[in-house]
Amino acid sequence: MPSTTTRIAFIGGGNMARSLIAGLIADGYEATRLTVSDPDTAKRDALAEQFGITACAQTVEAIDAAEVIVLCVKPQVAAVACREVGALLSEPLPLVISVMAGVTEASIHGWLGQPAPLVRAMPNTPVLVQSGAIGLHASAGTWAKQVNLAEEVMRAGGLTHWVKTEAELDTVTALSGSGPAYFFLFMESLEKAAIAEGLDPEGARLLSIQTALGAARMAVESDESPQQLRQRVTSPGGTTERAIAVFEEGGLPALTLRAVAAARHRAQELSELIAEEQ
Ligand SMILES: NC(=O)C1=CN([C@@H]2O[C@H](COP(=O)(O)OP(=O)(O)OC[C@H]3O[C@@H](n4cnc5c(N)ncnc54)[C@H](O)[C@@H]3O)[C@@H](O)[C@H]2O)C=CC1
Ligand SMILES: O=C(O)[C@@H]1CCC=N1
Repeated sequence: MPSTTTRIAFIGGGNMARSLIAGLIADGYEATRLTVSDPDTAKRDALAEQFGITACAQTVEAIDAAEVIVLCVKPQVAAVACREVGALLSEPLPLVISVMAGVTEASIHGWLGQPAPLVRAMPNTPVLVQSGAIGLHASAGTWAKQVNLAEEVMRAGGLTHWVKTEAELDTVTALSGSGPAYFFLFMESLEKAAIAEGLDPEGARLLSIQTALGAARMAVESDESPQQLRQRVTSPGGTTERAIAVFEEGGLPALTLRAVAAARHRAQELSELIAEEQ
């Protein structure tokens, strides 16, 4: 496995940082080159123990000599965390990657107070198992070399996709950032439905999860679209046809449109709220 020695500091050691760190280590990144800062002692201890990385209480210790700084705090504490980082930056400025939902490049640059190269990334929790879907956008003035570095770091977690406009990241957030929760909800619903129809709970869980995995792998590996693959399962006059008719009668496609629109709207709302409040 190739090893990479890029020095990467994570600001915030919660769910997303943990998932990204796990993906990087699985990809061959050296644990000794990864640091994290988090005020929460339990989070620091867990990360240090699980991955062998350096976990610090103070941002100043974590970002010492970092080539990449990944902002992984909640949007609500973005300003405080960015100001703290900005006050510590010196030339050569490191690449800053923000995974914060709905926090704009303009806000981040304003709080950093430094023209640091900046890439916004919208990953999702499957980066933990290197199966993430990650949307990316580089702020104006970020050079190709830094864009490539961001690509390399984030690709350790899964599939990357660069969007042309920053606004598209709100849609990426609503699709793939939040998306694992939608599929988990569907797995939960299928499991409950199978139990209600008489299957044992263990079988209901195992079979619903494996079905999701099998469908996703086929969709990834096949040249056919999800719609074509669905048609292959749907025998005329058979069982699938009946179930699909119920989903359509119940408005699943329209409901999905509304759900994704609500998430995208919330990402936009968060950007406005955060820019106003901080
Ligand atoms: N959870 C997810 O599926 C995804 C989350 N995101 C984004 O990732 C960011 C982090 O989300 P989670 O990891 O889920 O949140 P989390 O709450 O699990 O982690 C945030 C961590 O930041 C720490 N923290 C707070 N203030 C700090 C400071 N000043 N300096 C350093 N650390 C500080 C907290 O103690 C906490 O451990 C958010 O901005 C979110 O929008 C993006 C994509 C997906
Ligand atoms: O729910 C949220 O706000 C974050 C962003 C995408 C996934 N989790």
